[in-house]
Amino acid sequence: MKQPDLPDNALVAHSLSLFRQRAPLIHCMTNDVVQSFTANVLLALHASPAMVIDAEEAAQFSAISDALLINVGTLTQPRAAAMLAAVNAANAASTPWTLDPVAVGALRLRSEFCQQLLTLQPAAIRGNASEILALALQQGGGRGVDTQHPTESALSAARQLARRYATIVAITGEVDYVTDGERTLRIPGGSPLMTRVVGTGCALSAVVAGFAALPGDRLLHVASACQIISCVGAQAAASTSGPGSFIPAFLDGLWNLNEEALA
Ligand SMILES: Nc1ncnc2c1ncn2[C@@H]1O[C@H](COP(=O)(O)OP(=O)(O)O)[C@@H](O)[C@H]1O
Ligand SMILES: Cc1ncsc1CCOP(=O)(O)O
Ligand SMILES: [Mg+2]
Repeated sequence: MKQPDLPDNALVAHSLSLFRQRAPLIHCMTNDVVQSFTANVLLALHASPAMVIDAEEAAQFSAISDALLINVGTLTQPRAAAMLAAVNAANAASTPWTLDPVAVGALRLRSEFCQQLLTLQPAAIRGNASEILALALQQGGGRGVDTQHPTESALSAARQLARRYATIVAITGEVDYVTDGERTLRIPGGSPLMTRVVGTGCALSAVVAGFAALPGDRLLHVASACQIISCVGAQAAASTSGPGSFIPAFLDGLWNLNEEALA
């Protein structure tokens, strides 16, 4: 297997500019913990987030959105039914949708639901290494929502998943990897401080959902989303003293991001 390449900065800048031009309408069905942070991250990148969760409304809305995010962080049975309605409507309308399989593995409802979702053509999947391993092997899992594995240990599972379900898989952690099962891109950067602020992974999945809906090379667009978040995260962490001041620095960094800052 070929060694993973780094994404080309000029191509990442092109994905970012395409994203800002299109300012995608992103339908987020996400968990209770990260709603506002996710919306703020998308707004700082010029996208339009909307959190529509009733089953009937969610089906209507995913059909007219540019992208849909399904995040199972605080799943309940009624929410699973609403998410399924939204995914089916998204597929009928060719709206690409992205899965964040939060804490999949140990808990039965979300583990069975995520296996069902895998068969419904996700455009992309973004999770930490424990989540990607659990999704692919149908066992194990992390420590709650946190990973217990380095990303490298989930690379072969990610490639398997990507090939089996014809999707793009992003594993994030100290180093991120994005694969379509054949090509793999490697994204170093970020900061350990990003694991001390709730919702960086979930917000990244919402950004991935928007980038996965851009025209062109989806693998590259998803890798661009990861690179942008890692790069801005590293810059924000370098300029702050802890999790409290990280959040405003991170949002400002996304807002002020340009080609120079990316390079
Ligand atoms: N140890 C680390 N060093 C640098 N960046 C990290 C580290 N852990 C996570 N990140 C970054 O934090 C963001 C969220 O990823 P992650 O923590 O894996 O998601 P989750 O919150 O879903 O577990 C990603 O941009 C990732 O690159
Ligand atoms: C703490 C928590 N509990 C259920 S969902 C959630 C948020 C997880 O956010 P992230 O995966 O981005 O760390
Ligand atoms: Mg997560």
